[in-house]
Amino acid sequence: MMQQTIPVVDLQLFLHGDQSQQQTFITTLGQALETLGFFAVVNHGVDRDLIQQAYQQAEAFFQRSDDVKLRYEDAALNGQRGFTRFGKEHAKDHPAPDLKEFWHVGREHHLANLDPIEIPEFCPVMNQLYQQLDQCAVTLLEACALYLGEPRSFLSNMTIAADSILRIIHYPPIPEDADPASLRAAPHEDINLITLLCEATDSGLELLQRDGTWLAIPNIPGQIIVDSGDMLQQLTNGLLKSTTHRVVNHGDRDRRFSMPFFVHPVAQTDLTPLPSCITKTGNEVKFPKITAGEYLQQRLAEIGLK
Ligand SMILES: O=C(O)CCC(=O)C(=O)O
Ligand SMILES: [Fe+2]
Repeated sequence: MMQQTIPVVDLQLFLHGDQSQQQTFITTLGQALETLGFFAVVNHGVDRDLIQQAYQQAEAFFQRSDDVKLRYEDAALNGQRGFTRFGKEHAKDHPAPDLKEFWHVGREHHLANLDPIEIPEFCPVMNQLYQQLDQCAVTLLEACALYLGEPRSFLSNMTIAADSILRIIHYPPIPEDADPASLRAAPHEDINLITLLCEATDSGLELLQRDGTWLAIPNIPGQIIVDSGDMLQQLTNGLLKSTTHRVVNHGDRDRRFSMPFFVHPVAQTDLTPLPSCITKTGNEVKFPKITAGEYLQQRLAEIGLK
């Protein structure tokens, strides 16, 4: 079996291991986010059959005609729910659009989700996956808070009832006439606290190392890939890194599906760098005072989703 290139942690050891196994989990996770901004998690508690069912639903939807798909693209929703067409989103400071189309599922009580009536099982499957990923994220954020020396629920509490987003992405076979500057996903950092990437249907994900070279993250069944985003970097004064990553075209003609779950804090969350993290990062405040809501609005405008 292919070897993972980033640290791997076992969530069951955090939940049910002895004290030293729990501590090892916390330290491995924290150090991975400090150095790489990425780790992989096994025994994550998200039903693997459900992940596969979600990919089947995704395939059923994305193979419909543009005519059908565009019924679920509502400009008034700013891309926060439903469909976003191929070639709309581009990475910050990268003018060529990404070679992908996607669908967003959010928390229902914030803003109603769209329901593609042509695919009756789509919503029930995606809603169930959303809940399981949300639960997994709570546990990972608990470990992260303990690593930072904060109360266990310090970070996870920020995400309760927040509008975390499940993004179901379809990267079609690379079109012959694609802009040569376009990648499946151009180099970018995630905006939110952490992202959970369900095992994708193909490889292609890479992270940018500090020496300027790209590290491929293999796609290994049973693993969820987790990365820290800009909001966690801002809150920890840069202690935990938001690492640049991309999805390369691979030169093949295959389609690829992936499902990142972007974990967000509620809008009023204060993301001013934590004093304990300022101390650990050389006593210099590197990020401004800002709330999560203000931060998100600035960033969505930069990637063409607002
Ligand atoms: O498709 C992937 O594996 C990663 C996608 C990603 O990084 C993103 O949508 O932010
Ligand atoms: Fe990303």
